[in-house]
Amino acid sequence: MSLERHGFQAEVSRLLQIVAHSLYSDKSVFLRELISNASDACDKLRYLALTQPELLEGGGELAVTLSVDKGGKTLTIADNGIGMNKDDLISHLGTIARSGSAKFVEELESAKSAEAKVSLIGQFGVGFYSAFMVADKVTVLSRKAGETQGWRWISDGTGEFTIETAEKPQRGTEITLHLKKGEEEWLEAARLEHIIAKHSEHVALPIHLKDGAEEKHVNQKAALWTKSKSEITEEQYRDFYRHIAHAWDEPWATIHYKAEGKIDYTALLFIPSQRPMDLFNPDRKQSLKLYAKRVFITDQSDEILPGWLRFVRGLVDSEDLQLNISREMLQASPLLAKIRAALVKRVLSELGKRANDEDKTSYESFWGHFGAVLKEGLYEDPASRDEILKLARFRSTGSDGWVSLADYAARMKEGQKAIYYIAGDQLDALARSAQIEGFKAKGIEVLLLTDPIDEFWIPAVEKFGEAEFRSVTRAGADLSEVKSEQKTDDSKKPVAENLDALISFLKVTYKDAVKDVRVSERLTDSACCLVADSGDMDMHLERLLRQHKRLEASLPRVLEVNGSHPLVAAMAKQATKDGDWPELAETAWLLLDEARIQDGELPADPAAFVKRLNAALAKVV
Ligand SMILES: Nc1ncnc2c1ncn2[C@@H]1O[C@H](COP(=O)(O)OP(=O)(O)OP(=O)(O)O)[C@@H](O)[C@H]1O
Repeated sequence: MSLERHGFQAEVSRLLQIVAHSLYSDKSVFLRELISNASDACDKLRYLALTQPELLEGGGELAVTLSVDKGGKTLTIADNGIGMNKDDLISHLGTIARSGSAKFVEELESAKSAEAKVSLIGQFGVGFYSAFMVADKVTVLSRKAGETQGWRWISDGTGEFTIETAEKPQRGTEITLHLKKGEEEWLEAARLEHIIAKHSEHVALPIHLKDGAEEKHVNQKAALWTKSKSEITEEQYRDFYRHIAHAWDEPWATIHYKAEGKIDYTALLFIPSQRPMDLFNPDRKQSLKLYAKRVFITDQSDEILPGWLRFVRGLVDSEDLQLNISREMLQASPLLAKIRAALVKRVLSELGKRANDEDKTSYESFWGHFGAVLKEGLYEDPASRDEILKLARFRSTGSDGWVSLADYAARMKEGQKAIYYIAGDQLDALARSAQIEGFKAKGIEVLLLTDPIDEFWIPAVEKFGEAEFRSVTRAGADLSEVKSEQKTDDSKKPVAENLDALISFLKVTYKDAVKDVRVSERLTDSACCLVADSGDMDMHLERLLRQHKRLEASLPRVLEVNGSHPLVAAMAKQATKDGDWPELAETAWLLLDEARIQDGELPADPAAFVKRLNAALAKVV
């Protein structure tokens, strides 16, 4: 086949530009990335060969071989794993399949400092493309196991790559880096050996290093997780985490244990310290690796951990699993169900320990990254609910930091029976919202919930201890039952007279635009606010459902008016006069739109709103 030219996916081109002008001070990461890919390729082949032994034609121990050519200034990383055919090369080395990549590249381009860029790269990982940190040309020669045709992929990392057929007697992949000027250190065998020893020592596969006629075996090859904890240093754990998770950050937690007895398995789990970009992508799979007697089985099984622990990385190696277990068998495996339940318990117990650390900042940073995912468990997994509720942290009106439900319960006022919350998109807007004014004035703490999942777990959980969760946007929240703090009673403002007349007038004017009009108990500063009637859906949930087209029209709300507000008082006075008050009706509509705006919504009829507002302003200018 003659040479074919292909353009990189736009994101890849942009990413390569940044990678090529290396922003990463520790460039040796390219070696770890390419060795991890080579080792994954061997793992995949080993597993497939359990049922298709013919894929191993030509035999040979699965291994990674690094060779340096000082004259040609190249470093080659070769493996005899699964290999890639033409389509694989085009899709795997020409695009980024992960979603969120466009957003990632955009953020990367707009990041100001080198540190910010490095941190973003850390969250995303650039895998194979990190080769262009040290090379100005990369050649990939590959032959897929079970196929006879080899392929050569070449790129200088500036927008295009070429593909052509090539001779390759053995299956597997050879990646040759034509090193940039100034990157000659990657031709020094001693330097490479040192880096491999540091970062890839426990790759469970032999790594050979060839320098001219000399060939050396440079790693220990013992699967790290089979060693006992006391033999493993923190650095070795970290390097192994980076290798297995293709991660660039430090592990926030490392959980390593062997279970013996009814079921025998070893787990080595890591919780990252940074949030990956695609954590909320619905297609994101749980990515724990499953091994059976040290043989890689899959990293695509949702059976090993529930979705709400999808941020956990690492592996599980079971002595009792069949080596040739299929995906379907995994789904139905009672053994795996038991392992899964045990892993969930272990992770929750580790989180429980960390949550009780004296220094709260570390746990809070974990919660900030992964709390929204963990809360999905409140909804999905009733068995873990109590544990997760203890681990949950919230923003609240009671303090600037994070609070636990136990903190909240300890601060509840006399007569307060519920845990009050308000849900919305933005923390600042919630903290300032009219609906919570009365709660603030009475010193009642309100949880400020900004994760979309909050609307779903609350109805499922209902209570913490004896206290039920209650949205302040429902009119039922009864402030009069809670004993007031002294200061607010003293400063209580007088309530306007003739409110009844105004309320009747407003009801007649609004007709079906609202469900009811009531005098508010909760408002102290704002003139009015919209709330949901006690049995109705929470307002934020309704908005979410409308955004996702699960609900067509909005439900009518209750308008609460503040009897102590000067505008309401003036309107009440007007409402007692004889006549049909067309101006009062205009003000009434403005009042209702005001409540909608305060809630982050548009006026019902923006053009009419502007007209009314201008007419009112014209009178005072
Ligand atoms: N040596 C190899 N042998 C076979 N396939 C490979 C090899 N190197 C890369 N690939 C294929 O190319 C894909 C992309 O690799 P890349 O390193 O960019 O990302 P990744 O390994 O999927 O994820 P990460 O960014 O987390 O490293 C791999 O998923 C794999 O399918």
